[in-house]
Amino acid sequence: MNGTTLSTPQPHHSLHSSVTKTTSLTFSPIQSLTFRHRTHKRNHSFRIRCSSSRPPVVVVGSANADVYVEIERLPREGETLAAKSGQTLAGGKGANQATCAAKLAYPTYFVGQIGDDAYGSLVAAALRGAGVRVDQLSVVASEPTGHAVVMLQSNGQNSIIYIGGANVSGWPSALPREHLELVAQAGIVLLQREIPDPVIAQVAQAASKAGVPVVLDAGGMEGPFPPQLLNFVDILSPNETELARITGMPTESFEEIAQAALKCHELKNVVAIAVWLSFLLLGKIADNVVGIVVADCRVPTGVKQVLVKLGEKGSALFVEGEKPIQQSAILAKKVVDTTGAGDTFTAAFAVALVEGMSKKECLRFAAAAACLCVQVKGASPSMPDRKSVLDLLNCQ
Ligand SMILES: Nc1ncnc2c1ncn2[C@@H]1O[C@H](COP(=O)(O)OP(=O)(O)OP(=O)(O)O)[C@@H](O)[C@H]1O
Ligand SMILES: [K+]
Repeated sequence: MNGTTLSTPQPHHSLHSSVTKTTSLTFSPIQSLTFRHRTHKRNHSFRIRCSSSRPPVVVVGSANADVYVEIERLPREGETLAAKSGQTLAGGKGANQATCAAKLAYPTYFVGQIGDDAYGSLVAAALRGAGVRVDQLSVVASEPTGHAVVMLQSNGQNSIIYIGGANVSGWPSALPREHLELVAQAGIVLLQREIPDPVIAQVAQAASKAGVPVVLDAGGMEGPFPPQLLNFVDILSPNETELARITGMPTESFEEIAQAALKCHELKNVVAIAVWLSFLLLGKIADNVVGIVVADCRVPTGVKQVLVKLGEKGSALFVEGEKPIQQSAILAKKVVDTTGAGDTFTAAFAVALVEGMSKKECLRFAAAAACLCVQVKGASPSMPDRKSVLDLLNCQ
């Protein structure tokens, strides 16, 4: 989303910081929706779910309630303004991507955290309504559901105030076994950077260990990637701005974008190597230090595939050692609202990939889904169903 983002500082501490492993569900302040059932029932349903012939898309990420207010202008200090309209919709990059994958008729699970509040109920209901499995959506009683106030001004500018809430706080320092098992049985795992880095890294590592492809959308937090993380990521997906930020390189022309993608293939910076060496020196101790992501013995490496989203200019996939594949944006009849285009693109690409389409076909499928998305207001309401995408592709 474009505009000014005012973010309330969110501590990345975990309620579980004094608990090394979340092995005892009884003592965990996190209450998964499934925990309301007896454990043996949960295990039973898990076996049934995973017997599906199509290994699911598993999205681990953020879920938000986005409060949209349409205003003439921003209020001045001390001023109260009446909005022209107001609407609250489910959002968050994780929930958006899960919604998109499910709407494309692919079995999809969402793993994330909400608070025990009305926004949480709204988000869970929206995910369920789109066909997303929310068995592993956890309720954190001590945190509010992540939410954002999106102020849409009449000059077309958006200003956003974001409260991370349960997206950024209250995660266990070690993820529950159920989450990691689900990830290991996925067809593909989608991650974004709106939840804490240590959570992302644990998921990526579990997926990678099980041979499950990992797609990391670079949208969300702006800090550098944790060392080692890219070892476990198969596809990194930034937009132009994120690519420039990650690499510190210009991304104006295609040649510059190609150079920046090349740098992503080689993201072995001095800091990452130094941290990696200190991991090795710390050895086993590192496992137990809260905030340390993963202790892995591999030298930090870059990422082999970079999927760059270029707005109305389209997209490009850079695979290390191969010729880049470019895809133009599919012309939309009328561009109404580009919110959610990036999430739609990433999720549709992942669905196409797990269904076995070629890389070129994946790009086309994703471009068609995103083209439909920009023609409808909002994020999740604009995500297309499978038939609409196929119809659009057939008439191209
Ligand atoms: N005006 C447009 N017309 C048609 N397709 C578009 C348009 N804008 C974006 N797209 C499609 O959506 C894809 C993703 O858009 P974009 O590059 O804006 O992602 P993003 O910056 O990550 O988006 P977001 O605003 O969701 O963060 C593009 O690669 C393109 O295929
Ligand atoms: K939209």
